[in-house]
Amino acid sequence: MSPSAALSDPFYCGCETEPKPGALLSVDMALAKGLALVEPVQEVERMSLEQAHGRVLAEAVKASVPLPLFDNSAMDGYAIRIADIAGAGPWRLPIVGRIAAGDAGNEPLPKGATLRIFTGAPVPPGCDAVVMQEMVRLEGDAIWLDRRPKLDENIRRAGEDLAAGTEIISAGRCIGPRAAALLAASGCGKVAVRRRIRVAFFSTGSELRAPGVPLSPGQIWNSNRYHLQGSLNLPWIDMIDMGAIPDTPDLLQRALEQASRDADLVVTTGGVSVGDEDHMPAVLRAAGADIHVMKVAMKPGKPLVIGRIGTAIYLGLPGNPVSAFVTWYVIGARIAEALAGLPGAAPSRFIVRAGFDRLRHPGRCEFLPARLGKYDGHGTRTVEIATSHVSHRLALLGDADGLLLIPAETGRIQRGDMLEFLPFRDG
Ligand SMILES: Nc1nc2c(c(=O)[nH]1)N[C@H]1C(S)=C(S)[C@@H](COP(=O)(O)OP(=O)(O)OC[C@H]3O[C@@H](n4cnc5c(N)ncnc54)[C@H](O)[C@@H]3O)O[C@H]1N2
Ligand code: MOO
Repeated sequence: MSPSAALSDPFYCGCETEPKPGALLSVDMALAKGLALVEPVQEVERMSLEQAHGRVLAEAVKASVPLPLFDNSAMDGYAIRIADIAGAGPWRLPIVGRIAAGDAGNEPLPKGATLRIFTGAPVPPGCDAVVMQEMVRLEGDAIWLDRRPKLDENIRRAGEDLAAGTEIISAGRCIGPRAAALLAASGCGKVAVRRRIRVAFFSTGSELRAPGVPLSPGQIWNSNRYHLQGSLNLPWIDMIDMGAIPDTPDLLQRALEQASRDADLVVTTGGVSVGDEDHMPAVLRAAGADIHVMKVAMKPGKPLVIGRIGTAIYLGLPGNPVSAFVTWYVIGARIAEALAGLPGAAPSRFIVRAGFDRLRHPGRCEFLPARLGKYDGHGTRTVEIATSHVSHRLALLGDADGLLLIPAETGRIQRGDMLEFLPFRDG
């Protein structure tokens, strides 16, 4: 994927200055540099549609048949030929047959008669209207009709939804419920999908223990591992969960080298800042990594590393749990999507109005956990934030409706200002 494609839907977060040595990269530039490293997986697997839910389609699919497949009735009623009811009504038509869904429906309609027909049943040749049963009066084996139906009334004509040969789903689309229904309706029982991408991940930190394990003083329960398990739990991803590795350079290097051999994408959390116990930059150098991004003009999420180790892309997320979440959400997920062959689309966003006043230092754009408030009477909702010091505050993130984007150059936000909001779709 070219960087320009990645930038087709940028964040306009205001930090898009040219990078100077040592300066922070804008979010869009960091993303573009990450996407420039991506070569989407090429291997293709063929499987039944049943097994392919949520996978990435490798080839476009064309309809081999028209949809609907044949002319059929949209209602339970009576099939007629309009030319048979000449002059002024009411008209009496004897019922000469019955066609239900699943019948071949090729019996001809004698002149001046009608056929009982049900929703989905084929409309026999020569019939050009179906009259709803509520619109007729039944008398013995005949119906009385008061109104002349319109041509094609209640008939779903073959091909009116889709002509045979039309591309129904393009390559790179995720087979979600809508795509699956369309493929199935078109008779496509087998599909070609890209292989799953392999994502290896581990948390760094000697303080980390698994949730539920008793803690000694100074220790905490690992949350980033579980955030990533949840984020990577997708049909197009094979997860390689390597757990937590203590802040010991040898162990980190071994884990990194193993991960880069096994995976297309390696994700770590923590150890990417400047402290003596932040070993990842040195470990990456020792493992022969090419580093393309080191620091990004975003808050939270400044210490974000993107690079390559052998054939794998490396993504070093900051250790603070909200920083790890935001950097994955805004940048990491899009790199993973691009690797899988999905067209990387920015998280959806819409305009909200600030429900608060705030002065801030311009420089980094912010992605802040925020809650939506009331509608303002013009279809726009207000938004509230608790604070901008969010990087460790998982409870704020847990309670948020989405992330509020504050552009880098903004120094003052006044109640009522329009801002962009990235809504969460899940927990
Ligand atoms: N002198 C400076 N110090 C820091 C800077 C800086 O620019 N200069 N940047 C700060 C920012 S911003 C961030 S974000 C953090 C990022 O640090 P690291 O990526 O090196 O992360 P750690 O130091 O390993 O951990 C930070 C924090 O997060 C906790 N943590 C780590 N992993 C997990 C996990 N899996 N589950 C739950 N919590 C985790 C860890 O205990 C620390 O509290 O650096 C600032 N410092
Ligand atoms: O990524 Mo740090 O995110 O600003 O706390």
